[in-house]
Amino acid sequence: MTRAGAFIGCIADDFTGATDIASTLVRAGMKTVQTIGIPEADDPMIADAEAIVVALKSRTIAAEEAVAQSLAALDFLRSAGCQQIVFKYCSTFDSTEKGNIGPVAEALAKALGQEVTIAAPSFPANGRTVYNGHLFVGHALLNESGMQNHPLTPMKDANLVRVLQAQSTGTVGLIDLSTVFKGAEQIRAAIGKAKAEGATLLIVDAISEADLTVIGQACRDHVLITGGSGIALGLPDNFRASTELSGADAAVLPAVAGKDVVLAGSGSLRTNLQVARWIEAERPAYRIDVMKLAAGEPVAEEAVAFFDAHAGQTVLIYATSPADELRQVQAAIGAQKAGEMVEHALGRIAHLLKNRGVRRFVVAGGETSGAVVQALDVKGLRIGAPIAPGVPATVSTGSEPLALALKSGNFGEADFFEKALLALSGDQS
Ligand SMILES: Nc1ncnc2c1ncn2[C@@H]1O[C@H](COP(=O)(O)OP(=O)(O)O)[C@@H](O)[C@H]1O
Ligand SMILES: O=C(O)[C@@H](O)C(=O)COP(=O)(O)O
Repeated sequence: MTRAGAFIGCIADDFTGATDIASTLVRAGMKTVQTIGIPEADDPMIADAEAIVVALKSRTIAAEEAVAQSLAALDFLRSAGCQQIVFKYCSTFDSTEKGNIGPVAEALAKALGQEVTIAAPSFPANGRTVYNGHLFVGHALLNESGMQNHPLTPMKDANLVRVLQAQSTGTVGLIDLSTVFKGAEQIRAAIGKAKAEGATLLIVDAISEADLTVIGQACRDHVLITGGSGIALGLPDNFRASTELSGADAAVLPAVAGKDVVLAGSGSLRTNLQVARWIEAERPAYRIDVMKLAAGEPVAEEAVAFFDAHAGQTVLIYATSPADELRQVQAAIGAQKAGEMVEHALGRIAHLLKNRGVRRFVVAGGETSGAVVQALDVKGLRIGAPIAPGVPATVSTGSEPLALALKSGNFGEADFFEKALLALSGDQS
């Protein structure tokens, strides 16, 4: 089969979000490469990719900068031949009053000439559903789900039409579930009607994977789609109708030998649970003391000394703390500064451990994963089978491969770290 390039191109606003949507595309049979930032147009790592996901770290930066980076990613994806673009953001719609979901979606839509663009964050496999424009996490409204305490993007309103409107210059509307239930043709008609009435962005309800698949079918001709990873469920089928895709072979990865480590920088409830489980099992764990970091003490060196002292065992190094402790630290240092210090420390620790022969990294937290992957000088990731919904095994591209599991803070069951270590070792039992 000869072809002009990849079919689907995604722009993800954080690194774990990127692996999340890449995992969906691989599950649907598309050979997928995730690039860390924007590579050269002719980079060999994308040579045989059917889908490309550009991982940016643009979720919490200034809106103008997020727009500029996203437009540069768009240029790259178009030069790589991508026919359909997906802007991937968080299934809990992580953003601030200024953005960056609205500004980036509007800038991409303008560049692509897409007059009305859907926004579908729903991710049912991880309990994120949207009904009447309101986002639920499990049974709780977004603003009562723990996300109201997020260190960088506290989500205090579950009404996504209102949240997106506050960040957008155009008009935000809603395609509700009763329309979604009527199927692709009715969804298309409702989008057309909303467009005629002046809407430019449309939150789309979805409570199941079947809903997302039908929304994907309805948006077959949209050159731009925005949403969580679930919105990619139905997209490969639109291409499969006219071309052959890799299918099950898309998930095959090479084995990576070497030492392993778990690094956790997420403050999310789920990561707190996973860290607690590790400690309860009396496995070695080093806690990063943020106040010591702020005082300029050599915390990274201490963490590495702890690693050395536990040779032969897998070590967890974590900054994860419960919401009340996090608030105290943030009040003392400032949320932004504390976050940056922790990310920098975990990145530096990862780099030092790589020099000590660590080749398999399990990382918890989106921003944290971004910092770690950059510190490890990883340029691209090949995406393998899922370890948990939204978290695939990955292996870095290039001559010195590393195995990585990059976990969004709130993903995975309590035993995720153990499962991920097994998966990265090549043992899928
Ligand atoms: N103990 C802590 N005190 C202050 N900030 C912290 C602490 N632990 C983690 N952080 C910061 O919180 C942020 C968590 O974001 P992220 O890694 O994206 O996790 P998640 O995926 O849960 O959102 C990061 O910037 C991280 O450095
Ligand atoms: O869509 C999702 O929920 C994830 O892919 C994601 O982006 C989560 O963000 P972090 O929790 O910051 O990793």
